[in-house]
Order: sequence, then structure tokens, then C-alpha cells
Amino acid sequence: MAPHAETDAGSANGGGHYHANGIGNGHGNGSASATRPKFVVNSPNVVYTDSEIRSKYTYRTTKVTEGADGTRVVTPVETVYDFKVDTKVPKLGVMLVGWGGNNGTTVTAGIIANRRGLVWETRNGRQAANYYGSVVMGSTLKLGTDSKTLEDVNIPFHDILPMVHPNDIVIGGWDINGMNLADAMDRAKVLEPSLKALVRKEMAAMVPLPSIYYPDFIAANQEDRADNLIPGSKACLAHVEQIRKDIRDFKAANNLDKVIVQWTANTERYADIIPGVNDTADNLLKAIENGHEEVAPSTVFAVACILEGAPFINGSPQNTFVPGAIELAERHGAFIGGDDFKSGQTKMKSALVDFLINAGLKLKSIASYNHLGNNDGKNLSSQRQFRSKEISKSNVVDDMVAANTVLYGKDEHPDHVVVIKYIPAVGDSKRALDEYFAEIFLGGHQTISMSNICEDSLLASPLIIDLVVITELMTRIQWRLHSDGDNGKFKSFHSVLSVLSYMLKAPLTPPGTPVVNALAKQRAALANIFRACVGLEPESDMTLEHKLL
Ligand SMILES: NC(=O)c1ccc[n+]([C@@H]2O[C@H](COP(=O)([O-])OP(=O)(O)OC[C@H]3O[C@@H](n4cnc5c(N)ncnc54)[C@H](O)[C@@H]3O)[C@@H](O)[C@H]2O)c1
Ligand SMILES: O=P([O-])([O-])O[C@@H]1[C@@H](O)[C@H](O)[C@@H](O)[C@H](O)[C@@H]1O
Repeated sequence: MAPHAETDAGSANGGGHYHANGIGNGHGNGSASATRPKFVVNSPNVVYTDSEIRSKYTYRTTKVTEGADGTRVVTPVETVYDFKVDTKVPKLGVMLVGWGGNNGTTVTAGIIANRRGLVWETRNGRQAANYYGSVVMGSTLKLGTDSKTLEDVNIPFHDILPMVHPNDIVIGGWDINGMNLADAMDRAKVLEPSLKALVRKEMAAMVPLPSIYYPDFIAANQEDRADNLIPGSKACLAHVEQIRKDIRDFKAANNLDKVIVQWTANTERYADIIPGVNDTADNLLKAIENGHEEVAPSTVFAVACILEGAPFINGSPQNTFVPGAIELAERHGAFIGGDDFKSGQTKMKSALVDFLINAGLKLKSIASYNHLGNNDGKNLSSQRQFRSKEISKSNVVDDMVAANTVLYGKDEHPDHVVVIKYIPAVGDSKRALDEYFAEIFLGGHQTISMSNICEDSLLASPLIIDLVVITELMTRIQWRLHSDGDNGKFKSFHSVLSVLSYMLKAPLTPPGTPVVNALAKQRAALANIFRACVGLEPESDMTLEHKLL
């Protein structure tokens, strides 16, 4: 049976415009246009204009100090902020580094399928495109309580503030392999043939831009892919300038208002942090100019994006953001975020460990094994690249353990092993086997064993979308202290977007600030920051209205 839905991309997409290295319906948002909010907050602290939402928000925290006699003194603290949200949703472009990979091809096909409302045949019947797995497009958050029924009123997460719709995102990018996206989609072996048939024509027109390739940073087994290269095998200013030009050209060719760059290329080995080389912004720029061999391709991309003013997100575990890169981002007020998409096994871990430890169950060991057969797994079969992943997968429990001093003494923590094996036969359908072993009441034990088949790219692709949509929104949110007065200067959030942590295994945070890995806390932070931008209190789940009756 012929797949259901048009196969002629042009008509199906309303005469969509396709640019080399980019897709888009050409009728996205056009130039930025103000988007009407989905609800109106009835408060003297919230003001709506044609182009902005302004809110006065009282942030309530609790400071703890040590009293003279050792007693802890706890003091409620209030800080009043002014938030300003630009409600003009831009025409957004995303450039993926590693566009021809499993994630890159899958997310591209997924956006095309959703944009065109595709339905395709599978062995289980007809399947419609969706954005399941995206917290922005697939989940809701509580707005408040119905004044009559006292029932929760929940809204799509996407509706809390004006956000880019993924269907309108124009995608392009780079790859060291020159295969067009349709053939690369076949190579990835992720999607149903009937879906691939419907997007093939559009994807065949997309060819990744040549990229930089420094062989020592990824597994040697990746060498046979490297046929689409910018000349040069180590960092240099020419590489930075070429990437910056590629971003400018992509933006102009697609009539974009903004471009965000995301690394979904192979996992690199860690770079050594070397004083005088990558420890400061100036040293890093000098090291690139001098062709220092310890500067990774991902760091060169990060520097290029920072200098070009394009937010850069690292979806892989390597230490792309060496201290010099972070300092450079802060100097330029450029947004960076990372590291390593939190897609399957680790996402489960960050929820389960939170549950066990907060239930007072003493987690004693975690054994995390998985095998997979895609190219990511092939690259990770090399020890130095695996080590990058082992670090990001292992540190995810640290904050939850450290927070419970009842269960854990100083420097005490569960045993934790991470094993990843490459077994080509299973392809992108990663098999994760986990065992959680905990001590319970009176010397008892609880052992939780789980098998988790994570179809890697289908779990990671929605995260790529969330990271992009939320990062773009963050470029339109500014704050100031209310006490600064009407002439106070508004500022953006810190360059390091720790608000992205829900989507990432090893959240990058502003220097000196703590890392939060607990999944529920990460999501609450995201939702409550956006609630604050429309003057709403954090959702406390106290529901006193249902208790003080
Ligand atoms: N569930 C997931 O898929 C998941 C979860 C977390 C993290 N990640 C990370 O995301 C990344 C991509 O995963 P994938 O499954 O798409 O891998 P993949 O191997 O299929 O794709 C990576 C692509 O990057 C390209 N590439 C390598 N070096 C490059 C460079 N310097 N410039 C441009 N392109 C380059 C490769 O040719 C390949 O096409 C990996 O680092 C992986 O560890 C994936
Ligand atoms: O996100 P998650 O499922 O915990 O971790 C995954 C690893 O288990 C897998 O081996 C790797 O190939 C993916 O890139 C991803 O990092």
C-alpha cells in the first residue's frame, strides 16, 4: 500500500522553500512577530504590551546560618525581580554538528513529518507524526486551580510563554561525512521505510556542510566517514572563521532571525586542561591561532558560535567547554549549554535514585550496563571516547547522595559502575540493564533490576528540539533587580544555561554554582522560572485549598 499522505514535498508543504543545507517551510514565522499569550495573568505585577510581558516577581528563599551556640538560624529572604519577556517569536534556524548522524537525520525527518502532518503505515497500523519525548511539546504544567471545581488546570508546557514551534525550525548543519540526509537516514536504520519514503525527496536535497576533523579526538574507527572536510587537521583561526561564515550564510540563505548550533557529532575524548592553553579566553584564542593540538573540534565550534553570537549546545559528554571557552562566553554574553543528552538509562537513573534516596532507602550500588550497535556505540567502543561517556553517566547521582546526610556519611556514596558494549546487531535499539541495590529497614535489602530498551535516536531527537526551543526562549528573557528602578538595566541570564539541565546528563552550570541532577528538581526549576516570567508563584503542590477545609 502506498504510504498515506502526499509524497510530493513541494505541494504537501504549501510550496515550501528548500535551501542547500537547510529545510524550512519558508512560511515559518517570517520575520519576528509578536505572539499573543495563551492566557492572561490577572495581577498588578504583570503587564502585557504588544511586544513584551513584564512581571514583578518576589523570589523567596531561605538562608541558613550557624548560630553562636551552634544552633542553625534559618531566615526567610525575599528578592524582588523585574522580568521582561520579548514576545516576538523569531524565525529560527538550527545548525547541527553531526547532521548526518543517527540523531541528526532522525530529528530532521521528525520535524518534516510533523510539519506535514504525515501518517504512515507500520506493522501495527497507521502512525501519525508526534513530538512524544519532548517536554515542551509533549508534556503539561499546572497553571492553577479551577475556581469552581477546585480541579487542577493544566496547560501544554509550550503555552506557558511564547515559544518557537518546532515545525517552523529550519535545519542545517555540518558533517565530516558528505552523505545526503536521505541516504544517511537509511544508514542510521532508525525509521520505518514507509515514513522514510515520505520524507526522502526533501532529505535528499539536504547535504551537510564540510566540517573540521582532528582525528585524535574521536575513535580511529570513524576515519572511513571523514570525506567531507574543511582542510586542516588541527585548530586554527581559519576554521573558526569558516564556521562563522557558514552560520552567517545559513542565516541569510534562509532569511532567519536567529541561529542556534547544537553538537550532536561523535563523542570526543576529554581535552587536557593546560594552563596557558585553554584555561582562559585569551589563552584559548591564542592556542587556536597557534594551532595547538589539544583544542578539540567541538571547542572550535563553541568559540566560533560565541564570537558569532549563536548559542551553542553540547549534546555529547566531552569537556568542550574548557575554562577558556566559558570565560569567552561570559565576556561576549553568549549562551552555551551542555553536556550530553539525557535520553534513556541516565534519565531513568536520575528519577529512580531521587525516589530511593528521598524515600530513606540507602542505595548501596548501581550497576549500569548497556549495549548498542549504532555508530555512536562504535565510536564509544574506543576507550578514550567511552571514558567521556562514563564520566557523564556516573556523576548523575552525586547531588542526591550528598543531600542525604542521614543515609550517607562524609564522602560515602553507592558503588556505581557503567559499562557500554558495542554489538552491531541491535543497531540504534540500545539495551540497558540496570541493577539498583539498596539497604532497607533493619538490615533488609531491596534489589531493583530493570531492562530498558531505549531506541536511542528516537529518545534523543525530542531533546534536541527541547534544547533548541528553550535556548531560543532564554534569548528573549531578561531580568533586573526591582530595586534598580525603572532606569535599571535589564540583563540576560548567565551565559551558562543551567536551566537546560533536565535534558542533559552532566549539566554545565555557572562557575562556582552547584549541579542539580535530580530529574524532578530540574523540571520544576524550568517550569517555575517560566511561571515567574508571567508573575506566577512556583507550583508548591501543597494544595492547602484541599486540606484547610
Ligand atoms: N540517545 C542518544 O542517541 C544519545 C544520548 C546522549 C548523547 N548522545 C550523543 O550524541 C552524539 C550523536 O549521537 P548519534 O547516535 O547521532 O551518533 P552518530 O555517530 O550516528 O552521529 C554522529 C555524526 O557526527 C559526525 N561527526 C563526527 N565528528 C564530526 C565533526 N568534527 N564535525 C561534524 N560532524 C562530525 C559523524 O560523521 C556522524 O555522522 C554522540 O556523541 C552521542 O554520544 C546520543
Ligand atoms: O542517555 P543514556 O541512555 O543514559 O546514555 C546513552 C548511553 O547509554 C549509550 O551507550 C550512548 O551510546 C548514548 O549516547 C547515551 O549516552
